[in-house]
Amino acid sequence: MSKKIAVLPGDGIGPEIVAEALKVLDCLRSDFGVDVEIEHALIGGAAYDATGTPFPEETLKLCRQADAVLLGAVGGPKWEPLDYSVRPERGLLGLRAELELFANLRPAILYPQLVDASTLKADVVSGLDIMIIRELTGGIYFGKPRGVRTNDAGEREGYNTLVYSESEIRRIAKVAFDVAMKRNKRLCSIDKANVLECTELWRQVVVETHKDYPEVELSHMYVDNAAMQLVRNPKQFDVMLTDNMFGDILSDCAAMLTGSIGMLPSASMDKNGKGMYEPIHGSAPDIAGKGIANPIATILSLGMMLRYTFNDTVNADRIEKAVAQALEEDHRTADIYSEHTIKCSTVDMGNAIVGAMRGQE
Ligand SMILES: NC(=O)c1ccc[n+]([C@@H]2O[C@H](COP(=O)([O-])OP(=O)(O)OC[C@H]3O[C@@H](n4cnc5c(N)ncnc54)[C@H](O)[C@@H]3O)[C@@H](O)[C@H]2O)c1
Ligand SMILES: CC(C)[C@H](C(=O)O)[C@@H](O)C(=O)O
Ligand SMILES: [Mg+2]
Repeated sequence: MSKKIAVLPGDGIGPEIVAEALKVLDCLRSDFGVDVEIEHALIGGAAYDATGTPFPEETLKLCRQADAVLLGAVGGPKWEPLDYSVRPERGLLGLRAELELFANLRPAILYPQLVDASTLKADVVSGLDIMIIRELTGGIYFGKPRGVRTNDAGEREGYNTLVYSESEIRRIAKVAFDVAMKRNKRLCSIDKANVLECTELWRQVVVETHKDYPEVELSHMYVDNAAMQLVRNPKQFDVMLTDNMFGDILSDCAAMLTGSIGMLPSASMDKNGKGMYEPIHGSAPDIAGKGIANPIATILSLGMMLRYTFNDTVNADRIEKAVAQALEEDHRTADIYSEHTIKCSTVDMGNAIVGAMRGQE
């Protein structure tokens, strides 16, 4: 039976980059026998404009019925004056929460062809291959109480709550240890246990979980140091485990080591391996509509969908090889362009990747 993918292009560059990923999917269907059906739905600002909510019931229903979700990006200045509860980002956060996508995998891999595009020197960054595991449905993003209130002095104060239960920490720690076991058996847990009780508990629960994974070498690092170490000597890391907020920040930072934020895909999984797949970047309002966004993160997110939800390693490998070949042939969107390469549009990059796939056995 064919698999069903819910496609949510979203806002800004979302529709442009998703269109290129769908071209790749079409090629997999026509040339390599991948049996999937797709159905589109609205999310974010596009959904708000059409329906008055960034997270329509219909979208949630479709995503629940689908085997996997492919998302572009949400948000943009057009919707920023809106009340927080109806901001486009609520659509994305709502989906993550409703589908219980607690495990977010963000691989930061430097393609050898992009060593020059990295912000770091070749010897520090060549061969970089880090997996950031970010907790995605808890922490300060979702903790209650939250809001803006008037304090005793009569002024407004904003407040959010950083809270993690033991079970929430344990389940993401297990994911991280399992991933470490399949890689190089090295895990660094990132926290701020020197200041925050919540992340002190995080560290304790990670240490307890480690007892079931004695082969994994576990280390801990404070998040401020981790940010610094990422740009000083990133290859010291293999698997990094962290909470929702720290993972958001560290993954944008790691993206630049791979040449551009336009290179980093992600998988957000529930406990059964059902997932939503999206680039880690946003709707890039500054370049939206110009046809210059890098679609690679979205195309690689489709690859992660094949690998993790559909267990189709052959076609996941096919996508990754095609991306490498398009880069080898010097195709570059503006964000990764350097001298002696060919500057291309979003559509050109999609075409180059599809062309590389067709050229494969
Ligand atoms: N997952 C998501 O949907 C997601 C993620 C991050 C931010 N956002 C939202 O996107 C909006 C814009 O946020 P922002 O500007 O802080 O972050 P952003 O990631 O959208 O953009 C940051 C910078 O990176 C560049 N960039 C991003 N993706 C690119 C790509 N594929 N190719 C080339 N350049 C790219 C942009 O042009 C911009 O200069 C906000 O509303 C934010 O909330 C959404
Ligand atoms: C848009 C926003 C809610 C989102 C996050 O903070 O999780 C984004 O920055 C991301 O990294 O996916
Ligand atoms: Mg982010």
